[in-house]
Amino acid sequence: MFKHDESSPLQSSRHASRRPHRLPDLANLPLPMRGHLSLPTANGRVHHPHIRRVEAPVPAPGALQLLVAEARIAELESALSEARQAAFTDALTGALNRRGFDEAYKRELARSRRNGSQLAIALIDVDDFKRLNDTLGHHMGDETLVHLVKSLRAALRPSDILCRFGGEEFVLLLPETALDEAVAAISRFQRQFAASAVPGCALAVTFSAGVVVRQNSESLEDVILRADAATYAAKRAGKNCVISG
Ligand SMILES: Nc1nc2c(ncn2[C@@H]2O[C@H](COP(=O)(O)OP(=O)(O)OP(=O)(O)O)[C@@H](O)[C@H]2O)c(=O)[nH]1
Repeated sequence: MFKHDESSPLQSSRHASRRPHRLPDLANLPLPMRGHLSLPTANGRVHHPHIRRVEAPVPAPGALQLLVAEARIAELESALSEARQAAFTDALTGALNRRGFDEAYKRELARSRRNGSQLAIALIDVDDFKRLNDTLGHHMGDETLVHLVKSLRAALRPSDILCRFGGEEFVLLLPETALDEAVAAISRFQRQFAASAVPGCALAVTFSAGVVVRQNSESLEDVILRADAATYAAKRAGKNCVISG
């Protein structure tokens, strides 16, 4: 650490340039300066003769180790949280992936049991997605999925949970929601979505949905099978509709 010393017996190089050079008398220098003196160079200039070294306060060794350890822990916690986020999230859309869904389902099932509340599940499947990909390209297909997720998020309650089950198929968990309420919510969104264009997409995009409410002691597999059967019925009924199971 260096600081300016006004009381230095040495002249600054600015002053030195106006006066004849004179080597400082080392014996008259304060002790801390003696080891750090710059002697004149070949062109006669003295570099930084007015600077002297002072010691910065050094933290106790234990305190320093604690600071380093705390910084490292914060770094690891942040990396862990990012890794968790990546492990539970679909990279394309930002919706939960299957693993994220399983976690969320366990949590919501426990809450539903605790509160005696209904847990509705909706399966959403984009219509004629293969044709969209084939006509407009895979990139437009990806953009459509991203837009669907964004629109669903904007339309749903913050407590609703959205998961990409695979391909163009999504599952929604609607906590504390009865069947008729869930059907009404998904139908409302369906009308909005079908009426609005996907940005940059020349084709109209619709989806079919199957909605169920979990029955007492029904396994996740069975709930999904019922929702899947309802979605299949919606496809058979001409697509762009919601069927409850
Ligand atoms: N762009 C894009 N396409 C995907 C992705 N995942 C799956 N697909 C495509 O989605 C298409 C799904 O096709 P199908 O299962 O026949 O379904 P569909 O064409 O929507 O037909 P219906 O369900 O009967 O309306 C396939 O062509 C898959 O390749 C993805 O992440 N991005």
